Amino acid sequence: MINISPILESYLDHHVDQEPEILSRLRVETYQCTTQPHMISGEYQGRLLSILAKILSPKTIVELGTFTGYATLCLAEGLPSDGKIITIDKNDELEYLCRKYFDEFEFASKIDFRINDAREELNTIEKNSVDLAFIDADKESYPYYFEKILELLRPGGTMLVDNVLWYGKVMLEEEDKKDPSTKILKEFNEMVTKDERVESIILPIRDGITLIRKK
Ligand SMILES: C[S@@+](CC[C@H](N)C(=O)[O-])C[C@H]1O[C@@H](n2cnc3c(N)ncnc32)[C@H](O)[C@@H]1O
Repeated sequence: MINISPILESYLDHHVDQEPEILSRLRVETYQCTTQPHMISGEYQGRLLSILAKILSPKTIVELGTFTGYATLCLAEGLPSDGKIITIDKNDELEYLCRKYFDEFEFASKIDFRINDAREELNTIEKNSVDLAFIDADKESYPYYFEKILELLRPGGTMLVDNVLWYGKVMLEEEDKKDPSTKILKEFNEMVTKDERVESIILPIRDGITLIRKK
């Protein structure tokens, strides 16, 4: 997470809608039952995903990197009655936890949870059929995911990419020599900014989210 002033952070946290009760419970259980709970989306980011999904009202959402399903449920809040979210994670160890909360969610039937490597699973999704995508899996594959999701998005579709500021390391000169993820994310950010097939902007929220629109 990038450093913002604690006063600003506290102010922002006090001026955002509260997460639904199911999500508070999922957050607590994620911290109790997983070894890397920090991977869960924060409450503030979750409310951003929810409001964007509600504004866009996407019929088809794709999420790469389910983890415990927190962001899945936030995005699903914005699905119309005939909408669906396909969420993909290669790790089956947390499937029980995801399913427990997905089954409790009022629109459980709209969640298509797939356990597979995202690189492989993306090949099963129809081109130009996706309205909104959230990329939040392995950073090394971001350039691949970007290209693949661009094919799957309909023109005018939206892509959100998480962790693009990578704790602020992408802005530092020497960091890319120490850490492969920093190098990839630095190159990824340059690549997206220059890509004429999309319009994009980095939102400095938490660890940085790029908001991308396919032209
Ligand atoms: C940062 S967590 C996702 C957090 C989640 N989106 C949220 O907001 O709470 C990243 C997840 O990506 C998954 N992942 C990593 N590499 C993957 C791959 N190649 N295919 C599918 N999932 C992958 C990991 O198992 C992990 O659960």
